[in-house]
Amino acid sequence: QNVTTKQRPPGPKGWPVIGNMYDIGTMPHQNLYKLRLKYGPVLWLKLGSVNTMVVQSAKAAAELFKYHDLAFCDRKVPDALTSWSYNQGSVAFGNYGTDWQILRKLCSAELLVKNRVNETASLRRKCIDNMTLWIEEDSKASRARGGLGEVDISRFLFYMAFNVVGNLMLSRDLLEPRSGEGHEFFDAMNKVMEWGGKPNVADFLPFLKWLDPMGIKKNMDRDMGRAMKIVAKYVKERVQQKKHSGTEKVNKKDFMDAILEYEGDGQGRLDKISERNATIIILEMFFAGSETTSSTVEWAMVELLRQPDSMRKVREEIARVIGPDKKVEEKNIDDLPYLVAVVKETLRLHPATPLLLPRNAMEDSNYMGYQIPKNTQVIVNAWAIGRDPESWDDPLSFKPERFLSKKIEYKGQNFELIPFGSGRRICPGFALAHRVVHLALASLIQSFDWEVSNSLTPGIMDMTERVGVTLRKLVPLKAIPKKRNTVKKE
Ligand code: HEM
Repeated sequence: QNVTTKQRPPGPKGWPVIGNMYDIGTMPHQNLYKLRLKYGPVLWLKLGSVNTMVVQSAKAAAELFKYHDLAFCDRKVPDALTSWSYNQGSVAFGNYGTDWQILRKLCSAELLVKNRVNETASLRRKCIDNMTLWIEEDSKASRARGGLGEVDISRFLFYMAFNVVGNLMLSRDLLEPRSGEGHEFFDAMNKVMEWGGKPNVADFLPFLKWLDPMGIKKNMDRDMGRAMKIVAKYVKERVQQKKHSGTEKVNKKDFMDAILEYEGDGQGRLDKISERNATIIILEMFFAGSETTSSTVEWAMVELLRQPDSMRKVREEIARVIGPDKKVEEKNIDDLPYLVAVVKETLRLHPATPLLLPRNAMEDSNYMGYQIPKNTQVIVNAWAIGRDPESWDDPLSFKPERFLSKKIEYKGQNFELIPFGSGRRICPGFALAHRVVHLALASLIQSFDWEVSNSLTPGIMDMTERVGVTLRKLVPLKAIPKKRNTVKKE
């Protein structure tokens, strides 16, 4: 190729072999954000031998998603996710093409179509009510042991989010704090997430892949195998049930039914979803939908505990709009503009996947005057875009008020706020996540007055981040719930 380096975006000079690996370090979203100051909003890096372009402003993201979405809508697949050929059959890591389009459409219909999502509101309500009950019991147990009644909120949020997915996919509550049911699955899932989130040398230096130098693939093979085996059993059971129910059509109950009943698109393309593919898609919804949702609610709670004034405003709004003896419901979300603003502000500062999911250039293209070759990895730093002073006043402060006067949504049209991504690969779960995050947060606030123990002071709470599959709080949030007795009936 006769492309000069001038035609590439600017970026720091790398080292031989490892390229710019040191520049991205262990907190890539933060380090890339710092490089923006020196190199501007579009950055070029060599991560080992992988050409990488990083997009870090709303304007550059708009250019990418509006005019180059198709060229960049393939995924770069981490080596770990090729375990058991997971990527072939995955919506999140599937290569762009006909099969992917069909799977994606099916998922979107189940997760985004308003009627389908409305039908399942009571399932989510149940999972959230269980969560508040468990929190209350856990706090009581702590006090009985002479403690302060402090609870690990993040743990119960994760159980809740996991059960929401479990109910939608399989019509099952998979986790209860005390019972063993579901824990094998939960454990395997967590391990898969751990291996999936670990930076892997094999991804940067593909010639080392066969060596699996960090042992990540080996561990992934074991734990992905465990997780798949469990879900495959659920799928098999359902297939058997369907056989026995003969030709009479059972009412479509959940996501698994929708997938197994798929009969082609009438155009002779993929005409059936295999049991294997069904297993992968269902598993993926747990990966994609549980920790993202629970860590968003956790960050929102942390921010509100740091800013008692904002917490008071949410509480007052709920009391005013919903009243003292009714529970917040999903249909009330639009009537609670301050709560909605708190969630937007949380997703601006703490997007669950700060670098979205890596894309891959399917062809050579010209982007903003730069020559971007085929197979370039494309990273969009949503975390940096949410902190960009060109888009936001006082970007580092948590100020939900900023959204009260401005109509900015996170549906992929306002490029300064893209925690769910944008374009053809936008998160298909965002309508579901939107509901669960608001409802869970409102319920935590409605059910309890929250205090932090003496060792923590509002305003100076620890905000250190931990990078994994999602961006979590390093130290899980603990707080003391004080039961409020105002909520009596539905
Ligand atoms: C607060 C919660 C969530 C956040 C912040 C989030 C964020 C994201 C982001 C940033 C992407 C990549 C988008 C892109 O490349 O442009 C994504 C993809 C995806 N998400 Fe979510 N997500 C959340 C919840 C969910 C839920 C609840 C589900 C389903 C149950 C889900 C399913 C998926 C799937 C299947 C993909 C892959 C889409 C594709 O590659 O075509 N997500 N999500």
